[in-house]
Amino acid sequence: MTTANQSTPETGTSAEDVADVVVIGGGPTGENVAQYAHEGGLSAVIVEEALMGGDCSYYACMPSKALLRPVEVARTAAHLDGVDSPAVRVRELLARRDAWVSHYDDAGQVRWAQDAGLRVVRGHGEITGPRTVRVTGPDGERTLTARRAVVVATGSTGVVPPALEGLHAWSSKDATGVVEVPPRLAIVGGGVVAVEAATWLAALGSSVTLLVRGDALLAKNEPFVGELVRAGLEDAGVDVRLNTTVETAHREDARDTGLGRIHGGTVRLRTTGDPLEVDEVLVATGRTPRLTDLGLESVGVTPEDARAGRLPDWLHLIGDAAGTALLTHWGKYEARVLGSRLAGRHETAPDGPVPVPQAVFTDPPVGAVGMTGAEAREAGHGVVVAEAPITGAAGAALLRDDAAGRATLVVDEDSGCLLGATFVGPEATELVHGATIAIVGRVPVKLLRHAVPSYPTVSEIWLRLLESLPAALR
Ligand SMILES: Cc1cc2nc3c(=O)[nH]c(=O)nc-3n(C[C@H](O)[C@H](O)[C@H](O)COP(=O)(O)OP(=O)(O)OC[C@H]3O[C@@H](n4cnc5c(N)ncnc54)[C@H](O)[C@@H]3O)c2cc1C
Ligand SMILES: NC(=O)c1ccc[n+]([C@@H]2O[C@H](COP(=O)([O-])OP(=O)(O)OC[C@H]3O[C@@H](n4cnc5c(N)ncnc54)[C@H](O)[C@@H]3O)[C@@H](O)[C@H]2O)c1
Repeated sequence: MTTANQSTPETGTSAEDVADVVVIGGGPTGENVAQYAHEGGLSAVIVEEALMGGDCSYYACMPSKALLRPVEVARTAAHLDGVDSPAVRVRELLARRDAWVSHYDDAGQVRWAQDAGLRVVRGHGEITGPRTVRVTGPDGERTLTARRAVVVATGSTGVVPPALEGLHAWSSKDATGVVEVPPRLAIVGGGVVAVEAATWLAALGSSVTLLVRGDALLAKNEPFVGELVRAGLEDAGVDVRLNTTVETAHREDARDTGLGRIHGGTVRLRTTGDPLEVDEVLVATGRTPRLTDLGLESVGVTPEDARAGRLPDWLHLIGDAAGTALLTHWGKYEARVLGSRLAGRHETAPDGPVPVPQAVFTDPPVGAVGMTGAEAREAGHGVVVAEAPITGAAGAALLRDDAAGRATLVVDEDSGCLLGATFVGPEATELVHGATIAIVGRVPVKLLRHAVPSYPTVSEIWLRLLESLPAALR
């Protein structure tokens, strides 16, 4: 193992530091690539300009799921005979969120990195030439040199459509960091951030209107996903307006009042449908890799090169910064693979492409992996789709009196293997991993029939799905 300069993590000097791997960005992907490289015998430095642990830990995955779980429990209990319905208590729910984000203090994550043998350097990282990164931090400037690789793991930023600029509208950070619950909230977008945020903000007491440009929620999924999630949101009192675009937006006294606080006066929205007056607008219209102020041009890399992966052999992009799938588990997967590769470790390669799973923590929840039926056909596969209502499994109906949902398997006619799967309903976020394993392992559906699910669990939905396939396939 080569030795890095072992100066203390938080101090900065103008001395030049050298390590095998320099990682810009200390989110989950940055942490993982450094950890795996280090475990393979390399020295690694992580440069972080804000909080170690990244957006995921403080402003995205963790606070959103900390807010959503009690909401799900309360709604489940409200539909379970024999239980008194617990109420969502705003103050306690926000306190739970605060605990899960460690009150925005990253000392624990810094300690983890140090214990794992990694160095943390505070400051903004910028590439200044081949294998060199200038860090501008609280203690001045220093230059880090990477013997083997510079890894960009800088995450992503929210996209704001022109009509919503200048409002100081909420980003997803404000939604996860909510302090003042807006009495009336418009959410623009129909993707994952929009539907999850609508779920917790409605439960906190906001009157939520969802303004969706397209004709469906969660449009990247099987069509029934958006329909079921929409029904769940409407049941929770959310006003879902499809095919509605914001044309103009005005707000008096727009200003940054702080994370999760209402950012000014009443907002007046003119839309392609009815006009709307709200106390806050949450912009949830997608995210883009954070590649600005990174010095890529100093080594001749344009944003197009970065997107296409045309990079010098010492430079790597992973996680949201790479933009393949903006999901923590995917970024961490890319990080594990890259960290091991940098350290010269050889791992068993999968037989085919690795499918991307996603869990959406709405009510009902969603779990999906791989291709939808339409995507598989477009990719040239002959496809058979198995479908079943989630209540086809007695276990689902036992979990919740009003259990609703659906499941599909997308099966390749030639190989008899799964290409994709989607589950909506109780336990959907857990059910999906069985499908991920079947896809990666290329297990023919014939064999899956011998994977016996326990009775009475939701997993029995697999039996219903497999039974609905043509006899020749099973
Ligand atoms: C509201 C919300 C909820 C989400 N929920 C989930 C979920 O439940 N499950 C899931 O899988 N995904 C979820 N995501 C997506 C997930 O947050 C991202 O995919 C994940 O954070 C990406 O990890 P990352 O390490 O690539 O980037 P990040 O977590 O964004 O970390 C990047 C880090 O790099 C630092 N940085 C950036 N530029 C520089 C620089 N030049 N110098 C130094 N440091 C820099 C940043 O300060 C940051 O700490 C959610 C996203 C949102 C918005
Ligand atoms: N549970 C999870 O895994 C989870 C939770 C939240 C976010 N994320 C990830 O974070 C990323 C960002 O999520 P997101 O919901 O912001 O993005 P998204 O791409 O999932 O959805 C964006 C939505 O905004 C709409 N839109 C885009 N431009 C618009 C415009 N100009 N005007 C009106 N509508 C517009 C799109 O039609 C779409 O409905 C996603 O990749 C998502 O997977 C994951």
